[in-house]
Amino acid sequence: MKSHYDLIAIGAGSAGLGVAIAMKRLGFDVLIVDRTDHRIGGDCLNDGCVPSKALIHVSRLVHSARRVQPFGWKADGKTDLAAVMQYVRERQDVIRTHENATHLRDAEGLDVELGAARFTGRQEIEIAGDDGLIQRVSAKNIVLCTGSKPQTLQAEGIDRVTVYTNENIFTLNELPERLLIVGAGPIGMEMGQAFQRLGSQVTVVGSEDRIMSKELPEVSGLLQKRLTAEGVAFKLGCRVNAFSDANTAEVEHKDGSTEQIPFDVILVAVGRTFHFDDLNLPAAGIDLNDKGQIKLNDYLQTTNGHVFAAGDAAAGSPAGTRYFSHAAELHVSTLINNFITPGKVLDKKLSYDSFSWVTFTDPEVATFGLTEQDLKERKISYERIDYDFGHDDRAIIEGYEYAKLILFTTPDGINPFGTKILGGTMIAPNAGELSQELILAVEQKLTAGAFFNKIYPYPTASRVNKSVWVDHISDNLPGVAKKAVRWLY
Ligand SMILES: Cc1cc2nc3c(=O)[nH]c(=O)nc-3n(C[C@H](O)[C@H](O)[C@H](O)COP(=O)(O)OP(=O)(O)OC[C@H]3O[C@@H](n4cnc5c(N)ncnc54)[C@H](O)[C@@H]3O)c2cc1C
Ligand SMILES: NC(=O)c1ccc[n+]([C@@H]2O[C@H](COP(=O)([O-])OP(=O)(O)OC[C@H]3O[C@@H](n4cnc5c(N)ncnc54)[C@H](O)[C@@H]3O)[C@@H](O)[C@H]2O)c1
Repeated sequence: MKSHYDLIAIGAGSAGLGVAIAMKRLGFDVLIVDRTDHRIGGDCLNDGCVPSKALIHVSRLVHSARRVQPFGWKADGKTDLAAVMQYVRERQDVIRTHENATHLRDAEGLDVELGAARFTGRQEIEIAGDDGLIQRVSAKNIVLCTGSKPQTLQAEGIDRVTVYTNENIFTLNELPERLLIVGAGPIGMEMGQAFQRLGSQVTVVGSEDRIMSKELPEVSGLLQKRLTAEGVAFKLGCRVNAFSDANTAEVEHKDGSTEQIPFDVILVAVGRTFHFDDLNLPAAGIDLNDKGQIKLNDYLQTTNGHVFAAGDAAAGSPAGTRYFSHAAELHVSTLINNFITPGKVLDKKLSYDSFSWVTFTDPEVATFGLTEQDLKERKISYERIDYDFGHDDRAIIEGYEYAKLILFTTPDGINPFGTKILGGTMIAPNAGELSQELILAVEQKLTAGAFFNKIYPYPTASRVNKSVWVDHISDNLPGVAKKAVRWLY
């Protein structure tokens, strides 16, 4: 390790790996630090996206197998959770072959130090290795990529309970008969459906009146209906008040009544938080905001001009909070643009205006661009288009006529072919893949005409991205335009 670098990334998750590898490839001297070799890859690889999506994959296989019964096939049996988790670990290990210290050193040319980093000055950190050795190192710029932690549940008697979070749920080896999930956000919904499909009886307790409250109410409602049909039980507008013993939660309903819910395993997924104490941020002049997040400006810069944040650690950005691996990717591209462009004039502010996310339930929920709330807050005129998949041939063939696409668009002018998408949501099987064209349209400001004029192979599922416009344009073609066309005919 050198004593000074162009850039140090603290944390080697999605954000740290992204910024360190890109800066190294651009020719800078870069050091990346994480606590252990196994932590490289961060939450995404170790306790987030990768294990959850591998588990979801297996649960989808089990679910599909059960659905063959009407066609003369029979699938029965019980989930061997140890084998499922073995599959999950094997998939993680494949990714680990390129997300480890040796690979980063040999293939990427990065300097990698393993140990806990803490600030000792405005541009200086010390790294405490496992061997007790403490090393000091400085850099022109430091990027904090230290991620987030699961928020804890405050309830009387919680110390009697073995609490699972995303950090240890993937170590389970026996399928819980009764799984209680606290929190009806994306973790609760993805994990809830997966465990229900694998054979657990899942009950979800959510403090809000609806699940996935960051989504449109009709999308939450439809997803809840689908999950209920699969057997997931919901207690919404409720709180877990106390635990009378290690396997019983007392849930309080809105009307003040209480209910005892027995469980074998409890998964807490009530949002994210931060523990910055170890980093000694005051030594570097890095302030927190009143929510305990790192205080940032529009350029992801902390109150110390040489220190920046990316990934979950950038939750305090004025642009808003987004906890996603691809949000880290957006932060990294914003930072790199600003590191390598001369002067402040070309600096890019972080913007989530074309951002998107996908919740990998079945059906998936894909949300992109500006939300209706953003449009209202910014006083942007818009129109809403609701498209039901009821008449889409592919949806009919595969039985997902319940699916929906909701678009927020620029208001129709005299030329409906010129309408642009500002944002939207799709709830459908594979919505994450189906919505990619729409997301590109938001980002590139493509018009309705681009979809209208495209010929989609029949019966691809993505034909809905055209059908929505065919219906909308035919319904809204101005009378004068119809008259003119008829006159020309
Ligand atoms: C169950 C679950 C499922 C998810 N699914 C998805 C998904 O499908 N798609 C998606 O986009 N996002 C998903 N996410 C979110 C995604 O995992 C996170 O947004 C992303 O991993 C954040 O990356 P990061 O680099 O900011 O932080 P992390 O990946 O948490 O990395 C931070 C790293 O910093 C290290 N570190 C912290 N402090 C120090 C220190 N003092 N010294 C040295 N090292 C330190 C840690 O060891 C860690 O490795 C999911 C999250 C969860 C919990
Ligand atoms: N597919 C994906 O991209 C994906 C999947 C999983 C997680 N994530 C990311 O991880 C982050 C964390 O997920 P999450 O589901 O923990 O958080 P979340 O904040 O999105 O949802 C937590 C839910 O728990 C509720 N809640 C809070 N306290 C509660 C309490 N005491 N009792 C009952 N309910 C309570 C909240 O009202 C909220 O609805 C998300 O913000 C998301 O960005 C992404």
